[in-house]
Amino acid sequence: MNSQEDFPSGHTPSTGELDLEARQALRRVVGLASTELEDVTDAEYRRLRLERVVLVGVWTEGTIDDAENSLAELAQLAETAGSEVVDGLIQRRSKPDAGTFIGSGKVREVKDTVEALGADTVIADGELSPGQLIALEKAINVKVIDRTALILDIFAQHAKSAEGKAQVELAQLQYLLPRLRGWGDAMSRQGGSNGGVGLRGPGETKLETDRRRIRAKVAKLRRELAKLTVTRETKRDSRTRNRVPGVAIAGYTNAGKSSLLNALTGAGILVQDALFATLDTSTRRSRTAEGREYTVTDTVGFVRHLPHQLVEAFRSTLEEVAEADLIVHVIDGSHPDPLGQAEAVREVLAEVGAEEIPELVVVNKLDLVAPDDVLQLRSDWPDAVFVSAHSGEGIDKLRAAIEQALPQPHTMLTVCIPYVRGDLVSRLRSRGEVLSTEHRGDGSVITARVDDALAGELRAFVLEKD
Ligand SMILES: Nc1nc2c(ncn2[C@@H]2O[C@H](COP(=O)(O)OP(=O)(O)OP(=O)(O)O)[C@@H](O)[C@H]2O)c(=O)[nH]1
Repeated sequence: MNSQEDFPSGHTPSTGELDLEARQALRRVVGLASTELEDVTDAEYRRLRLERVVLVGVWTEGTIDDAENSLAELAQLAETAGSEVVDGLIQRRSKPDAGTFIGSGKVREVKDTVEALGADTVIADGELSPGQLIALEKAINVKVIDRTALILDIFAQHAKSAEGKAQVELAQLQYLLPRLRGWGDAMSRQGGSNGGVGLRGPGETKLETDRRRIRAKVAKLRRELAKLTVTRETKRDSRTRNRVPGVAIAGYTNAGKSSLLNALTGAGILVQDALFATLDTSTRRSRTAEGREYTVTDTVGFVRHLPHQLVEAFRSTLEEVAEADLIVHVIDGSHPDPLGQAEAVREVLAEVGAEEIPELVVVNKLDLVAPDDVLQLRSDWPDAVFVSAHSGEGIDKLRAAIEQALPQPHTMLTVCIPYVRGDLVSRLRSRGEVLSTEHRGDGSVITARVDDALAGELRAFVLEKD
């Protein structure tokens, strides 16, 4: 069976139609972890994985602490991808070197470090141009990848649903396209324009063929994703029709979003000490103390410099956040740079048009924060709710704060709902606060407190309104 045709019914889309060199180039560019890119055996796959890694960063602005935090995060990302980080080097420069990202002296130092520690991979803390990548690889003589490729790789490992996989693959191919040029020369030399019967036009170079195939694949993935987006919108529409208020949990990766969703709703979602454990959103229903229903949705984690290809590919997932009534922005209080992380999250929120939605800041992992640091956090976020998803501290307060921030049922109405409109009665029960119900010949007479949206829907049945 052709895996291309299986998609999106569950099988991972494969780039099987790309020929060997292109697949090798792709595998190299995306950091080797996408088994689907090639039919590698498990043993080969493990051998190919990133292993002993040296990190290199360029410190252009901010304090040395900022540069170190950024490199520490890169180390965490590399470990999430399954590598062992053996060293990290930072160079102070006004801007990255146009040719090799770091200056020539630092290149030699990295090469010496790589040789001394037996490393096999260098990861640059930034996005390298195709030329920089090739020049660095040539100079250091081991595989070089950049931050973007690493994040794409982690996403590829964690994507579970057909939609998530297609979104990641689309992002990977878009990252690959402009980078094919570097390999193109080598590939043209090796393969020339022979072969590929029926697949390439006369005189077309191999590079052009590969590009054309990748573009075709990108177009196909876009079509598949558009179909999946329609399904998602239909689901969302039915939710909107029922107008249950929605809360979206957003936050930097590893801040504790899934843990909070679990603590709030007892959902039993997977929690991992890994970056980007959640790529597929999960929605759970919850109720306020008065019994009104609302939904809570966990979203993909954000990260500084989230590759734009991923923001683009995950737009439909991220747009769910833009439709929420409230964003619960979870911050990891135990992280050395919570303000920087919060800023990165706000940037992504703005990019998906969610900046106007009311935000409730939640500082999590209180159990890990020293008392002095708690004081600092409280002065940084005076309106935040402080919780520990682990110990449960503050969760009741958080629930109350969420309920307070949801659209409030401040309109008192008495309506007469015909018996055929059972749907409206159940909506009133789940969304409003029903104070009394009486049955009479033409329908149920209900007195309730409702929010503005529900009041609008019930307009035709109102007997009395405050
Ligand atoms: N000590 C402590 N650890 C926590 C707390 N909340 C979450 N964690 C841990 O932090 C890690 C990340 O938690 P998740 O809930 O998976 O975080 P997330 O934000 O959903 O992560 P991504 O899906 O990667 O974006 C896990 O190891 C959790 O056990 C907390 O209140 N205290």
